[in-house]
Amino acid sequence: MAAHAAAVAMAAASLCDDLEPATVRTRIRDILAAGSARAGESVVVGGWVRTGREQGKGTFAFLELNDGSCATTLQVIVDATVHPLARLIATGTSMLVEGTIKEPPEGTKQNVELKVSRVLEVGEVDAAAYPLPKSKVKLTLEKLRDVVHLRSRTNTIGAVARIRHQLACATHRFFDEDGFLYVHTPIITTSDCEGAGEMFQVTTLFSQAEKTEKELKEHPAPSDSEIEAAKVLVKEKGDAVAQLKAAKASKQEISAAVDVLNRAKENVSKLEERSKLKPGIPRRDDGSIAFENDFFKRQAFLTVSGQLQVETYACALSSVYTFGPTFRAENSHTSRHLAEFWMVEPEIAFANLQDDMNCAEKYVQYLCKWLLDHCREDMEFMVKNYDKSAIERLELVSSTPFVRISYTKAVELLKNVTGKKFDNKVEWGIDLASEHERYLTEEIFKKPVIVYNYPKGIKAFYMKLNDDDKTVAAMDVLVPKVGELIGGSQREERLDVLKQRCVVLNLKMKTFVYFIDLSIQLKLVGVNNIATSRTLYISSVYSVDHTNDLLDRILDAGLPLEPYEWYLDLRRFGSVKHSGFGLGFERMILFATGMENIRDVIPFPRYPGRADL
Ligand SMILES: NC(=O)C[C@H](N)C(=O)O
Repeated sequence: MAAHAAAVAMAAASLCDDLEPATVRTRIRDILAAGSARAGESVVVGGWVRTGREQGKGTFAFLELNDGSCATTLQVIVDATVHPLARLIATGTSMLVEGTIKEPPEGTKQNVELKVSRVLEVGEVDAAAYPLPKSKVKLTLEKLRDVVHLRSRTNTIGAVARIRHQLACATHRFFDEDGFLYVHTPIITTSDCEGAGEMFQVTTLFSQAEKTEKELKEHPAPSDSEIEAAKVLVKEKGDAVAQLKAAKASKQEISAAVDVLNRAKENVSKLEERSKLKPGIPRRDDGSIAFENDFFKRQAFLTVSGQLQVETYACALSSVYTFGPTFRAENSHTSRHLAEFWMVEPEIAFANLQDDMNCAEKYVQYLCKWLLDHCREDMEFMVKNYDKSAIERLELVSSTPFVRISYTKAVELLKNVTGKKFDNKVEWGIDLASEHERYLTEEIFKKPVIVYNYPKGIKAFYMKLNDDDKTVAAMDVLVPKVGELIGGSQREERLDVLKQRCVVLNLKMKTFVYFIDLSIQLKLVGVNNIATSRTLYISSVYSVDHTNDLLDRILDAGLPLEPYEWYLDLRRFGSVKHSGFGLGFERMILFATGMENIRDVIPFPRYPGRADL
């Protein structure tokens, strides 16, 4: 059997013997980690020159090579006899070299270095044109955002990328160890989870319209008289066939005439089809956009959260999470907001708010501990260059229980603050501003704080209403440096309460579930055209002030509302208490690294006015 497998492998290998042999490259991290234990070994190393300088009157060069596997560079020595040195020393030059690992001379700070015997490949750089200067002359992080395609070659972005990767690994590890399943929720969605009306639309209507307009310019739509003429031709060709049949003409003659007739008929259909083409975005009779002509035959958006969809899996597989990009079309220019960011969203069946908080606390602590264990070098880089207390913070958070305080008590504490004047007034009912959140965690408690039971008026419709009828079972985890890191809640699992809550909520809270009932009611009273019944609805049920974008969008678009029924079905059939939260992944990186701007902890930041690459 083994001999057979070997023969198959050999035959398979010989099938691709025209390919260049695979590259066996040793990572710089592994060389540095082994230190002098690997001295004398011959290896192939690849990387980009961070700094290079000729020495010994141009007889050799020292190159600091980095391959991204770790923060530290490997010192590489190349003799002028091996390769022209001027072509190797520019910052940014890439190379694949073969050489021997050597212990450096006594008294130097390197642990090992590489003496190059052969330069296998080089990607040269014109130093005068290269946008990233030598590492001593640093570009600001802000300037680096203008060269987002090259900034990954800097120490900072490299360190952040490794930390980000480790946090992603830790996330999957944590949930897997705890029996959670990773569920891929859709990026394109037709539900607005947060109801904040901050969704990016997904549509092909514009490109379709452009195409049609171009088409119409080149080949204008047929006029009525052209269509009429084509119809006359069909009549003539039909008559011709009839005549041939009457004259008992040969089969061939008749079938040739039938072909001509069919072509004339096809031509009429084509012309009629084309005559319907109109420039611009398709609209209905009432002027609203005809989304039924769009790609999905309805309005679709980029998701703001995977929560609603992941709830469907939680209500079947009990412990699940989703981790993916989310999008918010918020015109926010702060250092804490992105239009595209990643969220980790666990959702747990048979879990109440306490269980939710326990999970959140355990998860954040796990992430902190993981970084301490797996990212020491990069964290030390952060401490040296960005935030002296970054490691201390991780140590503190990973080992200290989080404070848990109700919103009501938190507001009382903030109201009694005397030493500081807040820009935003504190009173029961407000959504805590970032300054309040940070004051709680940084000044009052000096550790992570979980605020729970928020006023129902400021939270989303899906959160469980508490018995006091004033608050919902929501919780936010606040951490030093960042403020809100996590937002979550116990979900409203009672069908009647969920419906009720949607109805009594100010419509600004986007109570789409209620709209379904509305549509059913309107149908019952014989109103079928939802778009035209909107005014009737608004004036009869609510004052006009209560209109909102979503209502406008859904009703104006005449969308089929039934698809939203699925969320209620989870409550109709085998409803179960369940809870979940969302952790802003980039906020976690800000918290861990101490970096100031969220645009520097995501590889390709998207924010108002910018979507490079
Ligand atoms: N899964 C969650 O609870 C997160 C929440 N949907 C949010 O986007 O803030």
